[in-house]
Amino acid sequence: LKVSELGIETQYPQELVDVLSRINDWGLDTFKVEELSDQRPLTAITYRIFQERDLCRIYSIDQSTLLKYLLMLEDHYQQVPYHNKAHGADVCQSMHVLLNASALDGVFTDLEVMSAIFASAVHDVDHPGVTNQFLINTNSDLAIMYNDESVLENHHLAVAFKLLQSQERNIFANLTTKQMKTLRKMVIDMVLATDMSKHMQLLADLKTMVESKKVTGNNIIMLETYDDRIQVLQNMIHCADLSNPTKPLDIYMRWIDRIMEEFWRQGDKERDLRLEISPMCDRRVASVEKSQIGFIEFIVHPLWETWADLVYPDANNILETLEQNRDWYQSHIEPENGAFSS
Ligand SMILES: COc1ccc(/C=N/OC[C@H](O)CN2C[C@@H](C)O[C@@H](C)C2)cc1OC1CCCC1
Ligand SMILES: [Mg+2]
Ligand SMILES: [Zn+2]
Repeated sequence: LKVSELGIETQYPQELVDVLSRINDWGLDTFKVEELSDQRPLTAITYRIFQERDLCRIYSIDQSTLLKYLLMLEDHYQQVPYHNKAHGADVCQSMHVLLNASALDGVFTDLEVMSAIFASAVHDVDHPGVTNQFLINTNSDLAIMYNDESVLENHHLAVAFKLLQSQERNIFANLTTKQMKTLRKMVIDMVLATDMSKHMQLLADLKTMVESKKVTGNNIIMLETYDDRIQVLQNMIHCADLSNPTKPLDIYMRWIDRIMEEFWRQGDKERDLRLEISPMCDRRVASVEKSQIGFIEFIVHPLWETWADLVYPDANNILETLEQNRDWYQSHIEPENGAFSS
């Protein structure tokens, strides 16, 4: 990658080129990209991935149109502690790495790959930093608009596709009608699958797929139907979305700081509104480490263990890091606050 190919202006061009050289690695430091890109992590990372996968050539995407869309998309991520443009960038880059699993070599078409990268980049756009339940409980305009069903995820999709409607930002202008129809359906199916309320069903279906896994001679997964293909992509974006505990511990800890601040601000709003404070959202009775251990035990590890089975042995190192991080927190439980510590 050359400085001239960064796509964005920065005072640290060479350092940014160096950090982005890890675009295909699981440990890429999204926070470093955020700092070195002058607060443009989503544009810098997504633009780099489109280049890496030659998507502009394959789909005749004008580079300045892509940059205009990405900058506009990035500006529509809200300045909330966690669900901001850095999270969007991180999930996009994590998805890019997961797509490179050798068990999936040649499995997905270029269109499916571009759909997955695009879905990841847009998947939390305009997130207000509160949960679906909070939006429902407070009778928000969004909950009214989407009838309490996957309220945030429907909104992220609507915003993402509305931004495409101007001719100067329509990166898919040169797709055929049929390609656009397919891309739109897959992006909708993937972003809707990031609604945490779908987690148990997604995981159950993934386990069924793993039990009946069909592979070719050189251990490549065979996915014959749309339902099978989209199910793998839905679990992939869900894994990418819940990948913080699988990253190097120092990076994981910085994501924890951000999600807790976002949860606590929601708790502050609930307290002011005299609503019941949601689980883990009360900054006055926080047990950050215990919450993470529960999050890993009940949600993140079961998901990643199943994913690691599906793409065995490609995700073994990721699962290993997750288990090391879990063990680290197990052995560093902070003493109970107050006199009743056991
Ligand atoms: C790095 O840690 C995290 C990284 C991402 C997330 C993402 N959460 O999902 C987004 C929505 O909020 C959906 N709900 C999830 C549910 C488990 O709870 C609800 C209050 C909200 C949570 C993390 O830790 C959390 C869970 C345990 C300590 C705080
Ligand atoms: Mg989301
Ligand atoms: Zn997300």
